[in-house]
Amino acid sequence: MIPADVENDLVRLLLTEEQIRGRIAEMCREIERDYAGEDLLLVGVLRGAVMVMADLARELTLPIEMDWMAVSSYGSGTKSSGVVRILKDLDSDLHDRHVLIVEDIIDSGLTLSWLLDNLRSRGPASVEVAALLRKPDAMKMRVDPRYIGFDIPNEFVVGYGLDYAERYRNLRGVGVLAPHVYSTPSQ
Ligand SMILES: O=P(O)(O)OC[C@H]1O[C@H](OP(=O)(O)OP(=O)(O)O)[C@H](O)[C@@H]1O
Ligand code: HPA
Ligand SMILES: [Mg+2]
Repeated sequence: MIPADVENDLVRLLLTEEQIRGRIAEMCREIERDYAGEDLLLVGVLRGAVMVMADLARELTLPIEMDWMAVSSYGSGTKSSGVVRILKDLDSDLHDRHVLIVEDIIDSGLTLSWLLDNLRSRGPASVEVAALLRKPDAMKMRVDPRYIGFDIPNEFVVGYGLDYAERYRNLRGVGVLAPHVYSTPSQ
């Protein structure tokens, strides 16, 4: 399950591939009920949301479109810089569209609260959020996602799209990163 070369980098596994798959399927049934008959645009937030977007989009039985936005607030560390930057904007016009932002994680809530303001200013019919993970004890900005996969403890996690310094995104599950990985001074 966890590749041998990164096993020592994790304190424990929080979510298995199977748990994630099962919960995404449940979220998709809710989304299908809520958006039946609507034209839906999924907006994935690069890069962390790539895995959840790929699995969620394929599990949905609704016709959808996908677009991507790249923003970054964490850089290569484990703490949000507090400044959100657009690295790549959407190609789609959001006017009168039903938009569902797809995120891997809501941590401080800063990225999403900024993104919601930004996308709402573009005249969409609606903007909602589907996030796989949320850390209720870390949230500094109030955001009310319509679909949440799992509430998790306030620890730095990696896997299933989530990185530390760009590593671990390809792990199939989600695990807690061992502090020795990020507290070791780089050589
Ligand atoms: O709620 P917040 O504290 O704002 O944290 C959540 C955001 O942080 C991560 O992105 P990051 O900036 O690390 O970029 P990445 O997706 O490319 O890893 C994650 O993918 C979310 O977008
Ligand atoms: O816990 C986390 N892990 C990886 N990336 C993140 N971005 C916000 N929180 C996290
Ligand atoms: Mg990151």
